[in-house]
Order: sequence, then structure tokens, then C-alpha cells
Amino acid sequence: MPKTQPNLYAFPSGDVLAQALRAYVIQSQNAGIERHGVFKVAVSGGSLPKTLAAALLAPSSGPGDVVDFSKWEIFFADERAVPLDHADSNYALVKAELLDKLPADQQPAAVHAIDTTHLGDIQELADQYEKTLVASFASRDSVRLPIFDLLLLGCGPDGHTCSLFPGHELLREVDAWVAPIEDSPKPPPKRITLTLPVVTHAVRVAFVATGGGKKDIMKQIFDAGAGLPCALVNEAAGDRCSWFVDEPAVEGVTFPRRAYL
Ligand SMILES: O=C(O)[C@H](O)[C@@H](O)[C@H](O)[C@H](O)COP(=O)(O)O
Repeated sequence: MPKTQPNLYAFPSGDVLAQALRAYVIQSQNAGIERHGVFKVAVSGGSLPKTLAAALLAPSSGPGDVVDFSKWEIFFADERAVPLDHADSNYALVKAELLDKLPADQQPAAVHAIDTTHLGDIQELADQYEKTLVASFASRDSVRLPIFDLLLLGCGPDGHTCSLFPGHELLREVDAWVAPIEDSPKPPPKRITLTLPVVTHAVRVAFVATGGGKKDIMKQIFDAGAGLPCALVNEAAGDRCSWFVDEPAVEGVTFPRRAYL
């Protein structure tokens, strides 16, 4: 099979980006619901939840433009080993930016937060989160990897995504679905993360990266490859991978952009 390329969509403003991201998420949501009655999506932390909220909380423009959160099963692509009400918690961030703003009849079917009784043992924290995935996706004997309908990810200034950092041994993990990390270069150091095989097997992977602070790493990811975590996802997922960026984030990037239709 010929190798496919990721889709790079660059937008003139945050508003236009949010509109396109909304259309993309709805398309993915509808496909997931058609496939198995729910939409299984995992989200990252960082700036993503805010962008996502801007995209998804906008009023519907008609019958084809409906976000049905009641069919969403939300997971965390990575999570920091902190209590759920801690300022560093990705759950707390998604809750504050998005979940708390949804009406009662639009609460998600499930929001899979980490089990904070295991904060003292992050291997156990990761193992328990993997069990949450097993319970939702099927037993590890029957499926090699869980297949998310959509992963919504950010890209760090060093090319990391989820809590998969450049040069880290976790990039070589082939067995676990969820892994602990104790030495994250981005604070806080203790986290759990989906592993690279899980990320690259999703039906769709969407990255959101905005601002001029991202342009150097975007050049490395798209024009040099360089084995960075985001580049590894691009390589393995090909055209299942879509980047929603603004113009400043891709200034000087020569990789061909696509028009979002
Ligand atoms: O919990 C985390 O730290 C994130 O999941 C991390 O992978 C994030 O998505 C990137 O660091 C990009 O963050 P920004 O969008 O804030 O640049």
C-alpha cells in the first residue's frame, strides 16, 4: 500500500480554525456513532481543551451541525498524576473549559478520569487506566489495540505529544496501552500516557497547534521528520492524521497544505 501523507490545514484565524475543527469532530462523531453507537474520543491537556470548547460550544447552524455529547465517551490521552481538582489536572481543565458548560441533557455518556486512589504508584495508575480502556474496548485477548474514533492532541515545542517525549524510552513501548512516566521534561514529572501504538491506531488523529512559538518545531516535524513523537505519528498514521494550525505556526514550513473543504 502506498504511504499516505498527513493533512496539514492552516487557517488565517482562531475562529476559522475552530469552525473547521468543529466540522471535523462532528464528522468523526457521526462515523463513530454509526459504527458502534457511541463516540470514543481521547483528549490531551495544554491549550487543546480551550480550542476545543471554542469549536464545540458554538451554536448549531443546522441539522448537519450537531454535537451530540450524550453519545461521547471521553478518555484522557495523557494525564498528570495529581488529584482531579488540582490546577495541573487535565481532567480539571477539560471539566472547566467544556464539561461544566454543557447543559444537563448533554453530559457525556462517560468521562473516564484516572483513579486517584493510585496516585502514589504510577505504574498502578497506568495499569488501572488501561483496565478502563479494556472495559470499554474489549479484552486484551480479543483486540491487540484499542481503536479510538478520534484522538485530539497537542504538540509541544519539543515535538512531544500526549506525554510521549523525544528520545524517551517510552517511545519504544509496544505492549502496554497506557504507560507511566516519572521523568516528564514538561512539569509535572509524573504522568500516564497512551502509548505510541495506541495513538497511531486510532481511526483519526487530530493535532491542534497555534501561534508563532510552534513554527520551529513544525518545520522539524514536517520538513525534517527527525524521529520526533509528532513526526512518528504522522509517519504511522499518514492521512488518518490531520493538523489544524494557524498561519503563524507554519510560517516557513514547506510541506504542502491542504484546503479544508
Ligand atoms: O498534559 C499535557 O501536558 C499535554 O497533553 C501535552 O501533550 C500538550 O498537549 C502539549 O504539551 C501541547 O501543549 P500546548 O497546546 O499548551 O502547547
